[in-house]
Amino acid sequence: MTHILAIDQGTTSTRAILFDANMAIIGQAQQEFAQHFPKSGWVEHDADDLWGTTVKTCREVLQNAGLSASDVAGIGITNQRETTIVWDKATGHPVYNAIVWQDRRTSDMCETLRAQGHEDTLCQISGLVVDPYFSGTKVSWILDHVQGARARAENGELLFGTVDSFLIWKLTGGASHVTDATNASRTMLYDIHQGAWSAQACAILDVPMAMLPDVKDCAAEFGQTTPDIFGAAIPILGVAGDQQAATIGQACFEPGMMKSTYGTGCFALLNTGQTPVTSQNRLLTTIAYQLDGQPTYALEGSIFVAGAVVQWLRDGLQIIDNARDTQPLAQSSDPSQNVIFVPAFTGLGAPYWAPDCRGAIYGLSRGSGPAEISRAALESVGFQTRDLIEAMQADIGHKADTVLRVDGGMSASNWTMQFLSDILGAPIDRPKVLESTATGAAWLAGMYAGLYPDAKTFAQTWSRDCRFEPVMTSDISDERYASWQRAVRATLSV
Ligand SMILES: Nc1ncnc2c1ncn2[C@@H]1O[C@H](COP(=O)(O)OP(=O)(O)O)[C@@H](O)[C@H]1O
Ligand SMILES: O=P(O)(O)OC[C@H](O)CO
Repeated sequence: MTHILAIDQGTTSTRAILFDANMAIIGQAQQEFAQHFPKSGWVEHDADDLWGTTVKTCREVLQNAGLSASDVAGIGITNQRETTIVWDKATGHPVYNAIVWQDRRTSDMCETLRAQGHEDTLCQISGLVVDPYFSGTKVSWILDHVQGARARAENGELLFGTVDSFLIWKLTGGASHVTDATNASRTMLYDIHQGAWSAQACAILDVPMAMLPDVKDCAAEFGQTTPDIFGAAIPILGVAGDQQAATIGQACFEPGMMKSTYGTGCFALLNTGQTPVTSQNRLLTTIAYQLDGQPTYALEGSIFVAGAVVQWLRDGLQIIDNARDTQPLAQSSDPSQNVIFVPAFTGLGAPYWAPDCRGAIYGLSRGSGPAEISRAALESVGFQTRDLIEAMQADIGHKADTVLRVDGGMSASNWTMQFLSDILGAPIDRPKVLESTATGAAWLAGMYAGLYPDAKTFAQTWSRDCRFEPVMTSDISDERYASWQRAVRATLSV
């Protein structure tokens, strides 16, 4: 048993990644699934698609590597966070589609919670701001809109889980209803200080506690897969939400270390050690990881649209065929045009938390075309990251003393990473292994299985592919950033 299987159940695809005893990736399989947008601002997944693609990719990666379940010492699961599933305890059938983290349908409910004065209490308990992003209001919405669901949930007939929890339930044939502390910390129902579900938050959000999974450390025994799925039982030994798994995979184990992942959205996490830091600048306090019962906390800035803006250029505007095309277009753009793109397709996340605002492009002239719009789209990712880093620095009272580590699909774009460094006025490190999320999940499982080293030794294996250093003068970068801030203010006022 010399391998670890990581499952990365993301927003747009499910991947299974196989690691050998040296933590090298020896195979991967990936499958996309349908996105459902039933109404403006609503985003759903068919939970059975998440399960089906998980089984298919795991089987495929094992088969292609010529391995069987008995070669696998453990499974590590990492997942899109906050996405909410409610299912029938007796049958395992979801009672409604998975409501995805990007979904804004509970915006009015959040407004009511704020008007009722619950914001401070919920923030003190959960470390989160009141926003439709998190699971709590989504669970409540399902219970209110699926006939009979609330009564059945109160009777203990329905279960709630984030995607990790649902997959573990299915993988273990209904034997384990569990999650880990990082996923729990994204629900708005979990007390991140006490390390337990909060009766007060559940009462405010009207979520019956009987539905909630048991919460475990990130490296623990989450259950065994039933033998029929992969041919033999495999223990599930590691679980973390995908941004936390990337923090682990980037070996940000020391306070002050920071990573930013550029996938569909962008999520920057700053390790703040064993003391939670309450943000004064509308960032989130969250659990970065929990090992041996000890939580390590992080400040998090969450941006809803990063790579998704590139997808929109491809699928919506149709001005590119491939995400990679954005770089040559940006390079060929007219540098004298100050086109600013605020990609608030699903509102704005940190530090604005404006679920109902929508996107805008400013500064267009007759000479503006695909090149200028592509450049503005890539630059929006840099500007949004600067919003987060400025808020983090204000919260901790000084500049972070380590170099920002980047990963995720969009970090492959050298142009974007150079602009990021320019606009932050700080160096950026991109690691050799860009699969930080899967690596984090694999390390948790492999470390628990005794196959992989402890955190300190693992951290020494992190290695840099490239460092981006700022070349733009601070005058220009501050001027560009000021344009961005004006554009955001204008967008928020529409
Ligand atoms: N070379 C590139 N330039 C710009 N954006 C890119 C590039 N490659 C990938 N992307 C963007 O990165 C995202 C995919 O990253 P990934 O980490 O796989 O996302 P997720 O886990 O959210 O599905 C897509 O939104 C895509 O548009
Ligand atoms: O699936 P990703 O990589 O887009 O990540 C989504 C985040 O977990 C949402 O909080």
